[in-house]
Amino acid sequence: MEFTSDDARAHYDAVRDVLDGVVVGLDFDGTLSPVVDDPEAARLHPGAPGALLELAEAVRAVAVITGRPARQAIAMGDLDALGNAMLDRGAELFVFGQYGNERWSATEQRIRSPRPPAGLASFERELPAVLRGAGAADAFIEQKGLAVAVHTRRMEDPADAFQRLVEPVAALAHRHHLTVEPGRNVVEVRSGDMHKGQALRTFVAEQQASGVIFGGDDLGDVEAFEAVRALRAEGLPGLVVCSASTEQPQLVDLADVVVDGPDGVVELLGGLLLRR
Ligand SMILES: O=P(O)(O)OC[C@H]1O[C@H](O[C@H]2O[C@H](CO)[C@@H](O)[C@H](O)[C@H]2O)[C@H](O)[C@@H](O)[C@@H]1O
Repeated sequence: MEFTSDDARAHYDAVRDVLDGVVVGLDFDGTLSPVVDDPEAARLHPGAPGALLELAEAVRAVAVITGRPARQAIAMGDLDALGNAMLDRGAELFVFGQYGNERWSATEQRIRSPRPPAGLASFERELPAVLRGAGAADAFIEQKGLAVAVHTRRMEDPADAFQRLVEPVAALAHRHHLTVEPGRNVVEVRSGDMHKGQALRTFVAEQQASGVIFGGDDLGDVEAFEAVRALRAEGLPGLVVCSASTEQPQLVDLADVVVDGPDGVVELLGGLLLRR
């Protein structure tokens, strides 16, 4: 774990001082789940369930805030079992899927989800032709119900393929009034009505939190990083954790604490509980 400044150490101490009132928001892929080639093969880091269970008992509430559909994140992370284990200990788990558009809690056990954005169905119909035109016909298209992700990780040169397709895909998305979210070898297209920062702010408010921690690894997490900083400026203790990778180095500058991917995240979560 590396602090990015002297202030960062103070922010870490400040959230630990009010830990029982803190809400913890964590991204899934690249933060709680090691990045793998096949998006459908992603699973929680083996140390994550235990670390989250221990942490949940000590804080106000824990949420997984992910770009994935909530249903998928729950299945991949076995989060319903984890949520039940938390409930047994008097703690609560939330999952905010599709960048906060979907909501699930261990208590409610059901997903609340809006309708797909207008324009998404037309975008999906026109996408294959646009990918062919960009020389990226074999990009993997992940249909997420409320969004579409175009993946290049399993292509011959993922970075080059990403560069070839990002602009044409963005142009198509904008024609259908949709937002583009570039990420680690992926371009996501979705509604612009919600982002992780807004989801985190709502979570903080409804839990009446006295502090906030957020950890993420990719550009879709930047709004949540900014939300923690804004809340801190309003007087709420807050900590931004970057789950670092060589694929997305620019997030490091926005964080207070930098850790080495999901291994480092699990270690940090355990460390929060150690006696000062
Ligand atoms: O907000 P997140 O939980 O980080 O989800 C963001 C997107 O992550 C997934 O893609 C990423 O992880 C895959 C599995 O490790 C990897 O193969 C891919 O290259 C990454 O971009 C997921 O497939 C998307 O639906 C999520 O929105």
